[in-house]
Amino acid sequence: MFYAQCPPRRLRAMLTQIYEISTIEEASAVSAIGVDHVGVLVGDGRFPRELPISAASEIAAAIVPPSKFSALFLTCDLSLIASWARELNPAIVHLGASAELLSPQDVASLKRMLPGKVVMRSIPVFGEESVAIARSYVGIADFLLLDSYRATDKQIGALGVTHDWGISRRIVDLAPVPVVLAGGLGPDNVAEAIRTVRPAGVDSKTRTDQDGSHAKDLDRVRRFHEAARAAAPS
Ligand SMILES: O=C(O)c1ccccc1N[C@@H]1O[C@H](COP(=O)(O)O)[C@@H](O)[C@H]1O
Repeated sequence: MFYAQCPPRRLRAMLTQIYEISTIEEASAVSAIGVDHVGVLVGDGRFPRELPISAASEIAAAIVPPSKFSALFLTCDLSLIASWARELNPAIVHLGASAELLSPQDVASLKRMLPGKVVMRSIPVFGEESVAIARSYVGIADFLLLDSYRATDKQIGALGVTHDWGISRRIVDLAPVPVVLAGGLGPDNVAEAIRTVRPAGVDSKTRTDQDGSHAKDLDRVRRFHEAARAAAPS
């Protein structure tokens, strides 16, 4: 259930990650499909749809290994993240606050507060500056997640739109850690995204949701996962 150590830069198969899992039933169904990282949005409700620790903990218990629990925190309050992460003990602590609100130094401090914990940092992909932002996490984050970003948002992601994959490819080429591509990915575009960006993994939220809802469409999740695995470079 946990990463015993920092993940290698290149993983054996294309890694898949699905957000946002919000029920026990979704957690067991998504792990039965074989999704590697089962993502739950955790917080105190300051951001829409954040789940409290009690609910996140029940959902996490329904994740079947080898699927792993990834907890996404949108807050930039390090003490809160550390205390929630200690309580929940997810395999992956995923940090989604905007680059202005959470710096590489903050993430390094958090790593010291959570020794041995695998940390995934969302990187906003919106232009040339994104390459420097990604570079600033080298030696700090264990995974990078490249996601679409809307200027002025306090959080990165969940926009349901793709971004400039050329920039993402450059980040994959420079990063010494596994890079997960996110942002508007679904069953119909994930293979092209993998061919273009060559990430270690792919992530989906909006385009594997049911239409007009944040509940998961399990058929879309299955097709996303299968298309990603089939498109993995050999
Ligand atoms: O998962 C969420 O609910 C969420 C909420 C707020 C910010 C980010 C969030 N999730 C992350 O965004 C990606 C990409 O989303 P999409 O596929 O473009 O809709 C999602 O997979 C999480 O990593």
